[in-house]
Amino acid sequence: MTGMLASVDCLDEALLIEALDVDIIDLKQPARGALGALDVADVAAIVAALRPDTVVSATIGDLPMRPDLVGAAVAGMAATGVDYVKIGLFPGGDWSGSIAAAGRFADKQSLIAVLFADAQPDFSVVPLLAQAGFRGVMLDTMDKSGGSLTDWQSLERLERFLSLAREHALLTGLAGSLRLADVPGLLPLAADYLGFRGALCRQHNRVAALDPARIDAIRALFSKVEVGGCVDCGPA
Ligand SMILES: O=C[C@H](O)COP(=O)(O)O
Repeated sequence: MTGMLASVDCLDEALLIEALDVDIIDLKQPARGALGALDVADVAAIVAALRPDTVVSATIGDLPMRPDLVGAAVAGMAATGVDYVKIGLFPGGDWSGSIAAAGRFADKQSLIAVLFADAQPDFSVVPLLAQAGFRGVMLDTMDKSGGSLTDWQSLERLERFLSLAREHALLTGLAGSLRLADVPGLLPLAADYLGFRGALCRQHNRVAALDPARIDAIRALFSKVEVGGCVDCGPA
């Protein structure tokens, strides 16, 4: 079963998503970038206000690949009580040092690496993530005005990514300006989760407020596709 991840930027949004029974609440500040971080104190306060069984992730921000910055940011986010810390692997810089710096927290904190589909990432990093103790890997997009995940990666290449990650026992996620129309095509790939922000917001604007009707529409689509195939998925 593929789960649904919804990115939120404050406690009110987190409580709304929790009430709608979405599988993973992802704490981030979209106004600060693709993986813009919320302040650590705000993340800790949101985690404390949610039900103990609510699954929560948080991003460390759009950081350059510098081991000192990545290590410090993971340390801060790991102390908040989130279930997963998401670390963007942005182009350039010291990937292996940054992966190792994050990996030092892998015993105590589940780490998810984020590769950027619009940067055409080299999937050969996937085994290195597993060796460093990461719990999962996902694809997202850096440039939120440049099209969705499926504009950047073919279904065949997404399948290759997912199967490589599974070979290494990593959780898998797909995101990147996903639209309602992307969901029926992506669910059969059976990633562990699909992630959304823009598609859940008014006017598909990821820095605008959440729109409960859009959240419901996407959530309903998951159920339709999961139960025996997508025979009535609405407009694609
Ligand atoms: O982790 C998922 C992201 O927040 C997706 O954001 P987006 O749908 O605006 O690209």
